[in-house]
Amino acid sequence: MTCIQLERVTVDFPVFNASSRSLKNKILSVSTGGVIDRRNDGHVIVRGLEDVSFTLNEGDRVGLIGHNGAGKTTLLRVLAGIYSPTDGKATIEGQCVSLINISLGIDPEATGRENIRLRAAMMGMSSAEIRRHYDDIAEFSGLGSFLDMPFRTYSSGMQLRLAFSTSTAIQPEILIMDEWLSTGDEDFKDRASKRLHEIVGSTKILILASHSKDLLLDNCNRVIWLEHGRIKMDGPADEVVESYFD
Ligand SMILES: Nc1ncnc2c1ncn2[C@@H]1O[C@H](COP(=O)(O)OP(=O)(O)OP(=O)(O)O)[C@@H](O)[C@H]1O
Repeated sequence: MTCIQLERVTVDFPVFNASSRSLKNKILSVSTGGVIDRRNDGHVIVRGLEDVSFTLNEGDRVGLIGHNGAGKTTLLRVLAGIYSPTDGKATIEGQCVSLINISLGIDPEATGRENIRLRAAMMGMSSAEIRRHYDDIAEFSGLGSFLDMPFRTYSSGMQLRLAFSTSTAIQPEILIMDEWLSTGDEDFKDRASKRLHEIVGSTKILILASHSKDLLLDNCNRVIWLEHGRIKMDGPADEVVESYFD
């Protein structure tokens, strides 16, 4: 069964070169960012997430909203297995694809073709799966002869094409994404958004971080609102979105 469970998850980032004199204002007067604090050993930390608990089951299409620095990316990274919690426990059951890390598995010196294989392998595809999907990935990227050039010679839109085509070649049980798809030219954006709709429709659990009301209401049935790394509200998409944008 596909399922995600977070139990009292906290993520701290130690900051070794921070000036502790600027730390007088521990009181949160602005809505931006996580809580800045000092640990017992004197180190400054930024608390990206604090005491976050929830369970996601099949059928949940969850949006994450919150101001800049509220903890959305940190939470996506915990769900994608990139960060482990400093405290608490995250259990992720199911095959998970994350579209948040465009550089995952990429070697800038290697060619596009080699990078398709590298990234696919990093995503957990077997050699047989990579062989099966390879032609589709190469074609969808539209990169033609550039596939034989080193990745470092690609423009940012071309890099995105390669990463996106590879990441979306398989239909994952859990899909984790944010809005990095906004780059790319019109032709690619259209094809990418069509493919995304297919994947979003068939994935068992979707987690999408976004500042866009429409994107959240179109794709999500549940929304979690983060503030200063904590859950402020978790409920039906329309209710949470309405409170947040109020
Ligand atoms: N590598 C890091 N080192 C130190 N602090 C970090 C690091 N990554 C994130 N943070 C802090 O953690 C908090 C949460 O950041 P996060 O990137 O999760 O926010 P966000 O909700 O995704 O913001 P945005 O909407 O601006 O993308 C912020 O206060 C940020 O300063």
